[in-house]
Amino acid sequence: MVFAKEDVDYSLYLVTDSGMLPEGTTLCSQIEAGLQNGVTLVQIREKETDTKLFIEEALEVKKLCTKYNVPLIINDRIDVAMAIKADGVHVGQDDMPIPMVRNLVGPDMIIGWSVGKVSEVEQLAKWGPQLVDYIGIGTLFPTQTKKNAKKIPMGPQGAIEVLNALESNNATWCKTVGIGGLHPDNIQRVLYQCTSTNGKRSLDGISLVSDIMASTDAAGSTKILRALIDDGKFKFGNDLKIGSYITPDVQAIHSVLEQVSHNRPLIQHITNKVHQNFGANVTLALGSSPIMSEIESEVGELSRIPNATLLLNTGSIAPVEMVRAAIHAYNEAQRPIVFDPVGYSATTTRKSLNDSLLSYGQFTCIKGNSGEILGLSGLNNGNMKGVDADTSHNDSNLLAKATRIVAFRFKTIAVCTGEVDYICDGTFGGEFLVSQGTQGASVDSLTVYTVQNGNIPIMGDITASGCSLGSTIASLVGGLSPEGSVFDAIVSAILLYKSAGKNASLVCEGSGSFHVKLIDNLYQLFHENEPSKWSATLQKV
Ligand SMILES: Cc1ncc(COP(=O)(O)OP(=O)(O)O)c(N)n1
Ligand SMILES: Cc1ncsc1CCOP(=O)(O)O
Ligand SMILES: [Mg+2]
Repeated sequence: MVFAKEDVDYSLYLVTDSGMLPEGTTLCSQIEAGLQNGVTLVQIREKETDTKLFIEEALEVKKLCTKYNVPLIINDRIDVAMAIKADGVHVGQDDMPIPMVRNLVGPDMIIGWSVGKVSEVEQLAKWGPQLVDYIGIGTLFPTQTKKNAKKIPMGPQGAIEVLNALESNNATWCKTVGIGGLHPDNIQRVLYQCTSTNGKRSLDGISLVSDIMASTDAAGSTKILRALIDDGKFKFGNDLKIGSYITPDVQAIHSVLEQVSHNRPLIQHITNKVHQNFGANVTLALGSSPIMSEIESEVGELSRIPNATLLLNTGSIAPVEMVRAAIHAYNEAQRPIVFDPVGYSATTTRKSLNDSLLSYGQFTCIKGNSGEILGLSGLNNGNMKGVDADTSHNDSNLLAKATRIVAFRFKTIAVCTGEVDYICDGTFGGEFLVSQGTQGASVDSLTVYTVQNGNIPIMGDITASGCSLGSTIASLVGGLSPEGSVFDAIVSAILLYKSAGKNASLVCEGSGSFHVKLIDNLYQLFHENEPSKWSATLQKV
């Protein structure tokens, strides 16, 4: 044993598979390319190789790892690990039980275990620090590499549950890597999103096979991965400012509206049928251009239009592959996505659809009514009834708490709508550092703001009024110039929408004219741009 366990760097953990080597490469050439460019830990995982050849290869790889001062782990084969004096072994739930492995390998060898469930964390915590040194958390995303993968991909939210369980069981010694379907397009998001709710823990690294082993340029692929890990910042939107904790003043709101008037953002709506026409008119009233496109082949092009922004409302969903392509495109173009999980947890179908979309990307803002935000936070103890707001939930402490949890869990700006709107910024400026958590900031430390303007019950008498707040948020966020503040834009959108709603309610003759007056008032307040006259007010909780 050459490595002190505390010195092991888990940040970029390469697991091998010689079944996928591109022509002209070898197991050793791919591993060396990785080691030269930032791989910090190597696992030999060769499922089809006979013992004799396995040992020969392992000895070659050991020489390489020694040369680059990187520990070597052997998958499954405890006998091989002991025979070649590797630095550690990795076993899964169906392999040799951990206490037996420890008995065989002695106290100094690193032992890694595959974990996907809270009960497995409870088990390793009971064993104590002498048994498991690190866990591979997965499978995170679908992978072609692991044949017969039994588990449904857990996504970042599943990994967060495992991290929370490590914290609640005081398994502080146990390091963590995420594994399964990790590639340059998702590793920053995974490292950013996967933090424990107490803020103390994040993943210690990522582990992957195909991105390096199957690469025709393993050196280049490793460099990309290394740079993404070291960069430490998830980029929400080209030069947008994310994570401002200063309450916007009238001047800041005025500036947001000026930027939107100037930039006239394109707002792609993937939204329910009921909302389409109303949402398009609200968007136009706010000097922005709506496009109600659900065409998969054009999402890439649309997302690259300057100021393009996606409003994703899951009320009646477009083909799921199209929606995923849109999420991917807007994340890749670093353009904002406003997510409106309509009826989240009203049915198991809606819950699993929304959960799968949430695991697929990073969202700038998640906006929902009280039932949806309570559902997303896990505080509702059951299902919503239908898709409308559950008005029995007007306990302000509970709603503020749910908004904080959603903001923190999804690293987003969460908005919970109702008679009072709650807003909470859990983005931490997009920053992440392996192993550092949110540097102590916990879910409870997040500030919640409320927007109030008295009760406007007629809002509930027209259809898609909540969905159109989504259009308003998307227009104001999308219209920001570089350096514009996303938080200010979201607050401005809510103040504007509530003020327009109040004005409209005072002059309408019923729900029909309210609908028209709401659009009129949005148009007038937006173009007049005098937020000091707006009736809605912002307060810190
Ligand atoms: C780092 C890491 N995490 C998980 C695994 C998977 O191990 P296991 O579940 O035993 O599956 P196989 O790899 O043996 O197919 C791993 N190998 N490495
Ligand atoms: C070994 C293993 N365990 C869970 S997923 C996986 C394979 C990961 O491979 P890839 O990085 O190519 O998705
Ligand atoms: Mg195994």
